[in-house]
Amino acid sequence: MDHFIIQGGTPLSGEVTISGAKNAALPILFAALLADSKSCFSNVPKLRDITTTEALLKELGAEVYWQDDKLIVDGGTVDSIVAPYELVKQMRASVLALGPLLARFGKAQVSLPGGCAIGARPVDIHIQGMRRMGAQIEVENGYIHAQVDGRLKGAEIFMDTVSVGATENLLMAATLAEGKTILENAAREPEISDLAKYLNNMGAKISGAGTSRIEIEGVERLGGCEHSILPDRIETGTFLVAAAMAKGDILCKNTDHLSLEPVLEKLREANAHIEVTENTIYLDMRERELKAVNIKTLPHPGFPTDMQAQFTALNVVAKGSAIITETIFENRFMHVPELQRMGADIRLEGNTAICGDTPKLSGARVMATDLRASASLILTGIIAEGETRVDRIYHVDRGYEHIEDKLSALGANIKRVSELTNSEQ
Ligand SMILES: CC(=O)N[C@H]1[C@@H](OP(=O)(O)OP(=O)(O)OC[C@H]2O[C@@H](n3ccc(=O)[nH]c3=O)[C@H](O)[C@@H]2O)O[C@H](CO)[C@@H](O)[C@@H]1O
Ligand SMILES: C=C(OP(=O)(O)O)C(=O)O
Repeated sequence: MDHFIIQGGTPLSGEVTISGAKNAALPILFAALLADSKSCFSNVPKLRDITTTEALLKELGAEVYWQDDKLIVDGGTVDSIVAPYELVKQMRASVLALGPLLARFGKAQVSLPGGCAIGARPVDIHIQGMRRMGAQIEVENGYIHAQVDGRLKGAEIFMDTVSVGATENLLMAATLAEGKTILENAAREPEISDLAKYLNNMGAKISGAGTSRIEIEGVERLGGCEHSILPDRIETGTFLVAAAMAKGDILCKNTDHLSLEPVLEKLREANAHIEVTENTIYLDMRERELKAVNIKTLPHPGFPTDMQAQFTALNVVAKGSAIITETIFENRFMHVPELQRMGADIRLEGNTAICGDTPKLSGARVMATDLRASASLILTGIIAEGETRVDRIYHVDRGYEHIEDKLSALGANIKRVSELTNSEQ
């Protein structure tokens, strides 16, 4: 298992090129299963979750290969409807195979993803929605067994919780259903708009993506097409927070400020100077006092839960105290005990973290527990005095492309140390 060694106290300054968004690429790659021909994707980030997705698509029979920097997925060769536990357990988003397989082949067997470090994360809304479209679904032996006589039927579906994954799964399923589907209380994340853009280019008839009411007129077939994945707003936000914490300046290139407004607003409140163009964001924190900011996570366009851990770290470094309230996941404060090991003054009370004024942060050996928690430990390690070792960085590799190279280019002293496991020796 690899770990990072960080020598803290270096300034951060310079430019970083943002990768394609993991959370857009994953549903879009699964949507390629709906087509009976090849799709060609650019701006796909090179991440562990993408490798897992490639393996699952291949398991289903899709031809998947890289051509230069483009990822090709041929839905036309799919010949299996079983998404096995061994792959699904590696990545929860694998459950997004359910909607496309059921809609195209009339049946699907997808392993239940199970719980996750940040919360229980059930998939009941996905299942209920597909039942409303006429599917018979049983959960047996840890698998979702779904089938439908003929095609799925369009339906009006009200989701009682705003769910990104359920909106995506039902949106994909509805594209090949008979008649019209209406998704009410849909999630409005930019990644859903990107998915709908790809599906419409494949021949789907979707309107309203990006709003809480999405209408889908089902079609009989979809064909592959080209698509460029939108920039990663969470990776962008993570680098902006890193520069703010280090009191440096940073230019994020190949990004999109519109999808990041809730985060930029909080950075302005924290006293950062920010300038945007169509595809860049510049943040300057030099000679400015970083101020602690209250945060409450909410579905988009509220403040994203995937930026909560990074802002917890920012508040530790900032002047003043602030309260962070997590409303999306029930267990998303696992970075807090690790930050406390570095000297952070944080008190946990239920779903809130009260961040006080921390006089001094010192390097320590800490453990990454999930993807964004890992990011918060790395950012704090860059600020802390002395050496920080971050263990279990396979979590980071799920969602950040070459994070150590990008941070090193900005001035951080961070090194990956590879350790051979017993089975590799
Ligand atoms: C691959 C991907 O895009 N992951 C993102 C996606 O995860 P994901 O799609 O899993 O998150 P959801 O939006 O579905 O989860 C939101 C809340 O709804 C609950 N819920 C969800 C589905 C369901 O059937 N029943 C139910 O109760 C969840 O437990 C959670 O409390 O959105 C999250 C919320 O912005 C982000 O943190 C993740 O990074
Ligand atoms: C929670 C996240 O991802 P996933 O839903 O893939 O676990 C994330 O990207 O922060």
